[in-house]
Amino acid sequence: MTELLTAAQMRALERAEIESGAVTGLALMERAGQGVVDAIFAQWPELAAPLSADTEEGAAADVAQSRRRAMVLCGPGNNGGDGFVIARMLKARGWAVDTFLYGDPARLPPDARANHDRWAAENPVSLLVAANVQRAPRPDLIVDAVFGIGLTRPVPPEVDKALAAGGDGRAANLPAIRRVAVDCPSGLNLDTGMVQRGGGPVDPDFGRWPATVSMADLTVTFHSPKPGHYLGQGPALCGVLKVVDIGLGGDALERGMIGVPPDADRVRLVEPVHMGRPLPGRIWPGALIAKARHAGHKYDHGHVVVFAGGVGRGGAGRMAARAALRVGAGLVTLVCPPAALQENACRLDAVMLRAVRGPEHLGDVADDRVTGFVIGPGMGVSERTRGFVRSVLARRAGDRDWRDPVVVLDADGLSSFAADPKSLFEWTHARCVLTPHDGEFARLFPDLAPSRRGAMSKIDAVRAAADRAGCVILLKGADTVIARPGGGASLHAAAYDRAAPWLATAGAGDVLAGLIAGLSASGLAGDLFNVVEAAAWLHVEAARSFGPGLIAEDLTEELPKVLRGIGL
Ligand SMILES: NC(=O)C1=CN([C@@H]2O[C@H](COP(=O)(O)OP(=O)(O)OC[C@H]3O[C@@H](n4cnc5c(N)ncnc54)[C@H](OP(=O)(O)O)[C@@H]3O)[C@@H](O)[C@H]2O)[C@@H](O)CC1
Ligand SMILES: [K+]
Repeated sequence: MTELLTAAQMRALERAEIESGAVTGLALMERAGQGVVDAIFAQWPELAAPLSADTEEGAAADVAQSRRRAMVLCGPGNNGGDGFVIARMLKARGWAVDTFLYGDPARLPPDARANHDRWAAENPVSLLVAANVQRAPRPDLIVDAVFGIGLTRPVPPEVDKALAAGGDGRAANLPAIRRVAVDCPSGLNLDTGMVQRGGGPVDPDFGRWPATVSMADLTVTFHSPKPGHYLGQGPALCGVLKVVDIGLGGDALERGMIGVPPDADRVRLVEPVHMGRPLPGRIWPGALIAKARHAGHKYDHGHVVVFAGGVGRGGAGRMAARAALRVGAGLVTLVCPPAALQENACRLDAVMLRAVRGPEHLGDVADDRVTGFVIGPGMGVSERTRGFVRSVLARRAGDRDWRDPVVVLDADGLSSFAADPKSLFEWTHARCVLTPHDGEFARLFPDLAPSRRGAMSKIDAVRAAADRAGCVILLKGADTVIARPGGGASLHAAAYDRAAPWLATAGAGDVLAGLIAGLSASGLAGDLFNVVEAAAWLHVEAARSFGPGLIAEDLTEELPKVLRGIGL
């Protein structure tokens, strides 16, 4: 796990470190600038060589001399200060550097001011406006150091225009312009992953952003990644993400330890990383896959009951059931209305099958040894579904609440309570996992939906929802957020080198519900929150392993390969 720090947490850490006397702000800024410069040359080693007219790139650039050229766009805070450090370091490497500043140099914060003054003593600094940027020679590299974690409001239109004026290097027949963003592409909110327009937050559902927030090819951030690098529009805007160590102490590594519960006020990225180092998959998530670690009777690994819909609507339940069985449940039973029995019997072998007329008959098919339920996929929005959900949630183990069966509530099991979400939350308990997509989440928590939550991040929205429902909530997406009551939260991102766009396919969510139930229903399962994190990771891993062309059924069939691949 890797800890993600909000802007306020990053600032507090920097302040504490400076106040302790361990480091000065100027030294941190120097390290940040150096980190960006090192990352640039690691990403584009060709930039370390001078331009030569012999190369295609050099000839096209029509260079009068062999110097590489950078355009450094600086803002009114310390992000701009980093920009002036980068400008100085590139110049020291023989580059021609044009610098632009938004704002009044006299009002820069002290460390940024010091680096500005040092640079400006020998070099011109132009005002950051589109006309000036367009007039400057075409660069090899644009450094976006206008706004970082200090962005507090939408980017002013004149800055938007200036940011776009340098070009994005994608024009045909011209040498590439690489674009590096310091901390983030300016305009991206690092707490929320959203780009704000004057009129308020852009709805991430529509995936649009002002054309003038220029996408970076490389984003270099400091000490720790921030939620906005992984949420919403962040991954689409950041390009490649690099995190550089600037020697800030803190306890980020400990907080990101595998096996510890998430801190209430922190967010962690779900990945096989421990204390900053990659972990073998057999340790994480392997340790959370009970069947891989413990021999035992099939009942030791739990009995999962999955509800299926009526005639012609059983596919979702069947996929969830098969996923639960594959990932390790000892037994899985699909229950369906009597009319759908024949259809399901034709499609199932290892998964057992029982018909049940109504909630009052549930006891006939599910005894006390049932340790997990998946309820909702394909069931339809109805009073019947509500009745089943209530009867499943009412099955409690008395004082021994750690033995309450795990209940994974998904799809219609959630939507059936849209008219009165409170009537669901009266029943949900700590062993429940709600797995909504954005639409289902908005039905249960309308005030926390993207259109209504304003500047609140998706992470804080899911935390608030988990508090309200008193259970674990996993809000699906390429940026999946998992939270539990009390504030513990993590983010699972199918982004950057873990992008799996083909996972957006019908039925993938049903498989995830089955994986969660299959992993958590074992009597030997780990902490429920940790198991949900592992299920989210395995789900994406199966999609990545299968690759393009994936349909939901493939996820389950790919799972054995994934499990073998992580050394189980
Ligand atoms: N923390 C650390 O450990 C380290 C941090 N480092 C670097 O510092 C960066 C953070 O610096 P920062 O706090 O000065 O914030 P930054 O992003 O430069 O912007 C603040 C300025 O922008 C202004 N402003 C904001 N929004 C605006 C808008 N829409 N339109 C117009 N103006 C707007 C805002 O004005 P105000 O809101 O105060 O009116 C203020 O003047 C961080 O990203 C990293 O690069 C590194 O050096 C290493 C260690
Ligand atoms: K920036």
